[in-house]
Amino acid sequence: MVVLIVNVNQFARSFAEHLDSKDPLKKYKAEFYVKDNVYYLDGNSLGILSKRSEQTVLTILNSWKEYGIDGWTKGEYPWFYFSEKLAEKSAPLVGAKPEEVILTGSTTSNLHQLLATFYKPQNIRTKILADELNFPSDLYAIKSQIALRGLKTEDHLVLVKSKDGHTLLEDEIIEGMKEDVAVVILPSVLYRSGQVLDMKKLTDAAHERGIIIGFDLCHSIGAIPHALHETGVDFAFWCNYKHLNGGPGAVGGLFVHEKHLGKIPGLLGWFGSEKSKQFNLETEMTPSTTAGAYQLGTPHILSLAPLFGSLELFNEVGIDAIREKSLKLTGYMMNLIDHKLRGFDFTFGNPIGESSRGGHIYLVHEEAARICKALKKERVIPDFRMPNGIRLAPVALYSSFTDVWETVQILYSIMEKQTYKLFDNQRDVIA
Ligand SMILES: Cc1ncc(COP(=O)(O)O)c(C=O)c1O
Ligand SMILES: Nc1c(O)cccc1C(=O)C[C@H](N)C(=O)O
Repeated sequence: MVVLIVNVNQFARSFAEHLDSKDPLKKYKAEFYVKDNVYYLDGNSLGILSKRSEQTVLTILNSWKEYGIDGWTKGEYPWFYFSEKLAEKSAPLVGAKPEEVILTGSTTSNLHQLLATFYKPQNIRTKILADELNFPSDLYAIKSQIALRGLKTEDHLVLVKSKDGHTLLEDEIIEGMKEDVAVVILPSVLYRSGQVLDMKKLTDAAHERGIIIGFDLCHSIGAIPHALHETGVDFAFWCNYKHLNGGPGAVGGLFVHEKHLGKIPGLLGWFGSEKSKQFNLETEMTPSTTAGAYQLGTPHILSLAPLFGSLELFNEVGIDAIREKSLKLTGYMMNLIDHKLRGFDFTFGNPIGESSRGGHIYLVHEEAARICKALKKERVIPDFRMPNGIRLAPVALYSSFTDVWETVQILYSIMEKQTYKLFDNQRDVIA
């Protein structure tokens, strides 16, 4: 018997190239406007433009040029049905029935709408349970919804604390689900550390205690699979400009579980009407019986347009294949960092295990702000998050294993030559 001993150096560039050669998704990189020798690792904040999205924007602009007001009902994508059509295309990504989803508003305005509907403080159940690590806009929205009920935010918003400043313990969240809690709002994936929370465990625990639960999917949609319907989550809301590449200010989305459909939303507007009745323009509204009821005014057509191209791409590839590659990319990146950057005082703020690791990694370093600036100078696009975090998101559809390898070499060179010291250790305007 001949034994072949293959000497594979998993830290060599050739190994990255080998991984790329076996990558079933590698052809999709050509669908995006990825610049040569730029390593774009910020798709968890703002995804990049795909050629399909560009095309659907042009087609929809053309329908305006061609049809004027008749574009509402004519052309390849009649505007009147945009939000519902895109909801159908989003449903597989969140594990929902099409009628449980609608594309509308923004993350923050959708949270307002959902709390206006589901937060009904009564008797002793008057509090909202959230966590101190959630994106601040959610906390601002929650506080204003509490204040709108004439209640004090100091007494009615309960924030679960983090022990390590990066992650949450599900059991501690569950401990916070007391009999005075009316609604729980949590992220599915934390925006800084990328920790994935166990939605099923949290939803079951909330429901056993008679509490409504909703999730912010901003950092999970397009990165990890969801099963919102089956899990029984009451509602969810998200943006479409991160992993889903819908463009800056893309219209957001929301989910309302089938068991709540037919309920009258807290905020009403004519686009929430039953579609066949909307243009009767009656003083008494007939709300849609789907999640479409949660819409308010005229949809932002041009900020929905890129999503036709983008969601087509996601549905073609399938979220399971995307998650599989994303985990390989982040796992590979952590391996390389662990090997190459030992001794440079980096720690991982993201969970290491696959089941609780989202679509990005989070490197913690005291000099994080200026390391990010030095990376950008060298054509690596990360983002900095206060106080000391570097988020790096190699994205399944447009990052390669070689991109990850190059990024780690560049990071090593910045640390070794201390070129980060040429910059201030302060954030720029945005990151
Ligand atoms: C988890 C999370 N929630 C909410 C927001 C705010 O969303 P928007 O500006 O789309 O309302 C963001 C990012 O901006 C986010 O990351
Ligand atoms: N929505 C953003 C924007 O309008 C400008 C800059 C960044 C954003 C973001 O989405 C930030 C993002 N929520 C984060 O996870 O930090």
